[in-house]
Amino acid sequence: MMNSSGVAVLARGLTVVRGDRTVLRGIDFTVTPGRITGLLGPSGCGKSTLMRALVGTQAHVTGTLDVLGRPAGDAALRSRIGYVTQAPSVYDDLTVRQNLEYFASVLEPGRRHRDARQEHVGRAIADVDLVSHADSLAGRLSGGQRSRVSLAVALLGTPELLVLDEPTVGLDPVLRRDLWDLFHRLADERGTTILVSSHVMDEAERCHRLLLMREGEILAEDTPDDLRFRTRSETVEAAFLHLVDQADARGPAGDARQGTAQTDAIQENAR
Ligand SMILES: Nc1ncnc2c1ncn2[C@@H]1O[C@H](COP(=O)(O)OP(=O)(O)OP(=O)(O)O)[C@@H](O)[C@H]1O
Repeated sequence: MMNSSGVAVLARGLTVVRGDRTVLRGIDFTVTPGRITGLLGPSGCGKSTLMRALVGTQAHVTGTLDVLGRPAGDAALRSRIGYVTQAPSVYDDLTVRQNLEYFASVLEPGRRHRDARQEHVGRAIADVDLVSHADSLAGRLSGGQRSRVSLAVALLGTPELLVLDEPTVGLDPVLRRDLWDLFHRLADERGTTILVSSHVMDEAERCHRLLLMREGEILAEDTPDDLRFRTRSETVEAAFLHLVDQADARGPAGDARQGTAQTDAIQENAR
């Protein structure tokens, strides 16, 4: 389900305060249903905070934030959203299959759902390409394999919206490509809406749409092609740096030094 304006997520004036910092500063954006939206920006710009607000785990959120036609955090959204944090949430002393069976029994309790649970567990293990490790203890897997178990847990309930916080960090190029292939399959074949964050700009090219973030603000909301075209840039990374420089040139005096440091940080992250 979408909201009345046909978007999966609608944010208007979204503001989040953490401690004494305003981490999200009255931002507006939308997320298109059935597409992959990349949330890109340097470390610390507020990507995880935005995702936490969206899935309803963030305190001190103000403004409008509608998710699948309901206010973010609404109890009815719980089974409709899959959320994978940066820290894999799996039980190390259980096998991959046992982990999934446990989470499946929480999602679909009762004997009458036993066959459906088995089917969903098998499908999730296959989705993340862990069939050959299904009977290995999660604690004995590599970091990348453990994060794929976390992703499999999120896929169990066939979520309409998948929120993935930097899922490809630390993965080798082959696994990264395989994961992106999976995201595209989920969007194309199951109509899943995917919001995926990254601070690696070359991942932008794999997304249908982009939200470029910087210091708690949305710098651009666009497709990779349109972004490159309107900034006359060869890559999304170059487009991003162009927009940062433009924003700094517009910004109040005194922001310039901070802006330069930010650009340095982006270049560092892009390496
Ligand atoms: N509990 C907290 N209290 C106060 N400030 C916080 C808290 N958690 C995070 N922050 C600040 O909020 C800002 C945004 O953090 P957030 O984790 O959302 O950024 P991010 O873009 O996801 O970064 P990364 O890519 O490194 O995960 C950072 O400046 C961070 O220091």
